[in-house]
Amino acid sequence: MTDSPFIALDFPTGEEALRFLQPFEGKANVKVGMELFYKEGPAILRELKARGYGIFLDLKLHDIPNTVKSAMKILAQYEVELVNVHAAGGVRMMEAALEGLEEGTPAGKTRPRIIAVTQLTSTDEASMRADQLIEQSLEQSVVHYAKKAQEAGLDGVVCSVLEAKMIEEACGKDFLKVTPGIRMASGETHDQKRVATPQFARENGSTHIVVGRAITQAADAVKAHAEVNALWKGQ
Ligand SMILES: O=c1ccn([C@@H]2O[C@H](COP(=O)(O)O)[C@@H](O)[C@H]2O)c(=O)[nH]1
Repeated sequence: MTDSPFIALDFPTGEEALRFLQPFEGKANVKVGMELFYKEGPAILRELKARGYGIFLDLKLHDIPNTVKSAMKILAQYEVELVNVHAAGGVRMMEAALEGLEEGTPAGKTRPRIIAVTQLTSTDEASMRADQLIEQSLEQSVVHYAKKAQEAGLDGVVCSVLEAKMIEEACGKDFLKVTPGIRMASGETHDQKRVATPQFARENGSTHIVVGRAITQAADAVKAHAEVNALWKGQ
């Protein structure tokens, strides 16, 4: 897995996603989320892999440990680079996810890395308090979930850029901090609440960034991707 941005392929069909990707010629990382996976199933993963894309399969599993373990065993067979769960499922659920992934990874293949969503980047402190009845600050909640993910043996977390440095201090540099909610300085924020630019992500502890609409809805997606990548890499 290179550290180039994951392009969020939030498209309703595989045909549209593959058409969008044509000019990238396999030279990008992509994120397949619920919309595309529920429509196309594992076939889209095979197609993307065959074309050379690095894949983050973003299905955010959250269920009882036994169910998550069984599901992860199956996801492991798709040989993607990265998968995820919700940290709110608890330490035992995250341990079970890792067990399933380890058991399901084909012999001789590398286990996909597994990360946990802390607080969605569409959540702010007010909505967290109202919806989840959490009294701590949003940062405390995110760092708490990151520590729990580490305790369960996971490779990292999904968080916003705004918490990445705190997680680095709590969990170390090698612990992944995968950060969606990336916007160019003048970009529209849409439904995201905790946003930051690619250069702010580089300077503040993100290990990987996820970029959707700032690239997929740009008039020239290849140019937008190159701009994001240059800011992210400090070029
Ligand atoms: O906390 C989270 C977890 C996942 N996402 C996903 O990332 C992309 C972001 O898309 P944008 O268009 O760049 O806003 C999207 O697929 C989400 O499902 C997230 O945004 N926040």
